[in-house]
Amino acid sequence: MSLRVVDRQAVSETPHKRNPGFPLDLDWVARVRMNRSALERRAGTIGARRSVKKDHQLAWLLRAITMIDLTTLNSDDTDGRVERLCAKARQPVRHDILEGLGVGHLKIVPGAVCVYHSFVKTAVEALGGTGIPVAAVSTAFPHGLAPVETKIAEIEASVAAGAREIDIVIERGMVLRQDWQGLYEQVQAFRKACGDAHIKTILGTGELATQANVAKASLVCMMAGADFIKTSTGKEKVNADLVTSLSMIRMIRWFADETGIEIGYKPAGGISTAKSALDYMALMKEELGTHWLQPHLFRFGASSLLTDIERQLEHGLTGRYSADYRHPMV
Ligand SMILES: O=C[C@H](O)COP(=O)(O)O
Repeated sequence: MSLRVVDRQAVSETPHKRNPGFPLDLDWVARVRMNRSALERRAGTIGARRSVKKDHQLAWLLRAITMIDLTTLNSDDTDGRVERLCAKARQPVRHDILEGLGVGHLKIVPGAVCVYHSFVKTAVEALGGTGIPVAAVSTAFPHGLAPVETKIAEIEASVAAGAREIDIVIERGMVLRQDWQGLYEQVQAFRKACGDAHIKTILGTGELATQANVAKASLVCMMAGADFIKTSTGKEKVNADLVTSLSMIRMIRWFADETGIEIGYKPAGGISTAKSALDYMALMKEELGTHWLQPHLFRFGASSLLTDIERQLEHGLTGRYSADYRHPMV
């Protein structure tokens, strides 16, 4: 079987120009329009048509693993749970499955391990020598409601502890008030505090009321220097979905057309099946091209997706489904 999957070595050699940030352009923000029913119609076609041919699905699923931010964000997280998650990140798929698929020689690891600030040090130590980055959710995750100085101090502490990626949350109220200046200044300050660590801006899309708000907030975050725009914390009532994804990735496309800068996309929250992962990847492929399906431009924020992908890979190999407990996460 020929499997074109992205390994970390290949990815680290991919040249990528980081978003330098741009002045806030309120005229551009005002020009943004989104037609919800058109978005729904378009999103409804994903998955109905078979964008990924059956015999390519296993390759796509292996690629999906390289783009997962393997996540634990629970209030009862412990060092032990984070260490177990990191052990899973080191070997995300059982070796016998990889061998059986003929890809035992490939280094397949997730895009990052994503934890609360308190567990950054534990994760950095547990992932030592793997090259897998630790992502921290900072800035008063998941609500984002704390004094800006407190949020900046949290980012700085996460970076000092070794996080190479910071997932910040925006204040949804700023979007609902259309306070684009305030949002821009805050994200710009967060980006500065991140330094060399990459910044993903979580919009909390399920709380932004309209697709136009989602699109405008996406644009303002990109102008302020976001490396990624991310849908959700996983804690909102409505998390990632294909309609909202379409709004966001069309803004990524528009931003790339205008500035030449490629911004990453991270749907997060509630993505737990291999089938849904393939739908998101098909959407990316159709809207932005396969070039965007690399870990520096696309991530899934997901706590349980890997379990289902591993089961599907085993099914592809043996024709049988195994129980979840044979693919333990944490
Ligand atoms: O950012 C990641 C999300 O918190 C994960 O959400 P999930 O547990 O629904 O996969």
